[in-house]
Amino acid sequence: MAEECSVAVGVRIRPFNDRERALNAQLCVEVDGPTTILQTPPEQAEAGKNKEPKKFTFDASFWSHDGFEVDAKGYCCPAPGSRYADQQLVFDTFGRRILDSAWEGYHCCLFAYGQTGAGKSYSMVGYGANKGIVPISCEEIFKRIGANTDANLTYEVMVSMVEIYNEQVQDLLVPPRERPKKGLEIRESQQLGIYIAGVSRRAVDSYPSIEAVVEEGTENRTVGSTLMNATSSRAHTVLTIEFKQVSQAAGQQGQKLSLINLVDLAGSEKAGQTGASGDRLKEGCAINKSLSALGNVIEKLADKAMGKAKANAVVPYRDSKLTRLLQNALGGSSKTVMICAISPASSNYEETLSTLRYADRAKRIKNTASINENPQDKLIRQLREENEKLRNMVGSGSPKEGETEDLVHKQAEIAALEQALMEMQKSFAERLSEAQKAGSKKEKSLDTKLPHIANLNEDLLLTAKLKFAFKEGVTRVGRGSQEDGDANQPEVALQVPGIHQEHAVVENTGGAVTLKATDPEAAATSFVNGTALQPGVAVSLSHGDRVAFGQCIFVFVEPSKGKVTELINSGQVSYAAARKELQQGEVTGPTEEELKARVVCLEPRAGHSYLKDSSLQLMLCALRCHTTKSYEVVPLLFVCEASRQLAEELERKAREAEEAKEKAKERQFPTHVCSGRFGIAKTV
Ligand SMILES: Nc1ncnc2c1ncn2[C@@H]1O[C@H](COP(=O)(O)OP(=O)(O)OP(=O)(O)O)[C@@H](O)[C@H]1O
Repeated sequence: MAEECSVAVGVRIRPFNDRERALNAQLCVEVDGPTTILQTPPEQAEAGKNKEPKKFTFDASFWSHDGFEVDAKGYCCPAPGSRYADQQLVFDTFGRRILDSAWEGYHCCLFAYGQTGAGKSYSMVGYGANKGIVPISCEEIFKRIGANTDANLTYEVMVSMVEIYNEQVQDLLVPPRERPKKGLEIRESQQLGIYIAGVSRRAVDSYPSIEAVVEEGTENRTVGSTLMNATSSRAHTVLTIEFKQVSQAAGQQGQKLSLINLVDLAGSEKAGQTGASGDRLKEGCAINKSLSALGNVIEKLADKAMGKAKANAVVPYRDSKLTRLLQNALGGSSKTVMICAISPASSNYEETLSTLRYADRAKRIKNTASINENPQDKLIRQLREENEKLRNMVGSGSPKEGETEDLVHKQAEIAALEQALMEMQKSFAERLSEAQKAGSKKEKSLDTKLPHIANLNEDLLLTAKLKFAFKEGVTRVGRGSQEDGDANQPEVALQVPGIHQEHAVVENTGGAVTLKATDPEAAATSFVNGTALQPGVAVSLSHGDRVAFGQCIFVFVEPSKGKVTELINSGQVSYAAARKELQQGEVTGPTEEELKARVVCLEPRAGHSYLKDSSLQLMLCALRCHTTKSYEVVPLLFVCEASRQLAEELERKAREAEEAKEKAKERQFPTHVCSGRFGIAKTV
């Protein structure tokens, strides 16, 4: 039975963040019932644009900007009489709907879209006591299963977790070193639809077991391997919960299968605006490629739904891994929800408008959802038949010229189908025991009873995800090689700039731990509590000490004195404080006046020649925050407008700067390039 249904869309507005508050950000969003209203900021109106507010109506518009209280557990709930939408309300509106559909046997997909820092992860995963849709849904699944009283009905739940990073699909339930180099292939079979060949599927039988799998996947995210400076926004993360209901009741034997896809997309801002270069730019382009492909798919599907495109027009799903994977969710047979996270600040007006337009298009998409009541036996039989057909195609004589590639492709398809068949024939009990073995193997590999360091990250979700233990004797810290199985790999291998091959050594003597840099250059980039190491001098480490190697910041943990979570949750240690401490320890940054004097070069872009004062403030603020030796590029997002007066002032300052240059020669500042949408300013 097929049912036509639209993609459900919700918008959520977060509170101002610290930076926006510091810059006296202007609120430019309002909600009225399910409608989101975007006010045109004065500078946009000045530029002659239509200043009428823009209104978009969705299934829900969540006001999470203000009006909340924080309870004793740290949970943000609505203050009496306020319209604040808390995590529970968002789950009740959309998460519950997804689970109800899964119970009926529909495939479902819920994804979060929005610019970096707009609140996608907050809605999907949540932070601390403010659990998001993913953990609440997992908990609810096992609550519902636990409430079942029908002895003939059993449930099987399996989880897989992948990320799409630089257009490669990576299995997050496999440690980075054990993954195939080019990631996993997305395949399509008549019977299985779109699937990821060879992806790990873990059987789970309780909330703690699913939580452990998600935790393991989160630890294995790309940020884990490229370390601390990458943030969660670099990759798209897809958690798939395979939910099967098996009925043994007489006359009703059969099963319903639902795939629940929960997708946290990468930040949607454009790479060009962030001033990124090198690997970051490559990531940015890959994110852009998949997100713009997603935009094209949404546009085409919306056009089809509105009769603007022909019903048989090709939808460009194959343009990126992300759209291929979401093929069923968009325009397919799945029940789909999209949550768009937006910033409330007028400085993000353009991005917010683009997100709202995206969302407006997505709500027009029509899917044809159908219940998946395919008995396993039938599916296995059909898969065998599909495989047989493929074999016959491959087997008929030697390939003709030009057919070799096709043959290789078909053989890969056969192998993938055979693997899928083998997987399908395993019993759930077998899978559970395999999953338990995988879990215990992991526990053994991480000995946190030993003194260790755990990473600190701007993103709390990624904090303490990377730990290195110090056994009795010497542990080497150094630049890890990219090659697998390198026997000379240091125990603490950090693949980030500024780390030497042999950077430092940590010595554990009966529980007393010291750190020593191997040469003067390494000493200058190794810090304990913000102070650089002295060449050849060993420093004792104590519980809670911050240890930094280049850009990687860790906290030292003595298990006999407490856990890393206690240090973080109590506020004793934080990324922000550690970063600040480091900046003070490094070459002191220039003052605002000095910085202003150093903004000397403006490259006007067509129609938008000059920076506006607020943009300059923002830029100076960003420069100051980032003026450390370790930053090469200042990531900056701002929209600036014409201001002749300011440009004249800048030119004057440039002249003054030239004069001051000679005087300032004794102090060397790093060169930064800040790129905004309309102007580029350099410091010298
Ligand atoms: N509804 C909300 N209520 C309170 N705080 C929020 C809300 N939404 C987001 N935040 C806060 O805003 C910050 C950024 O949110 P979040 O990490 O979810 O952004 P994101 O869109 O996932 O970013 P990224 O693309 O980098 O992963 C976090 O500190 C988060 O706690």
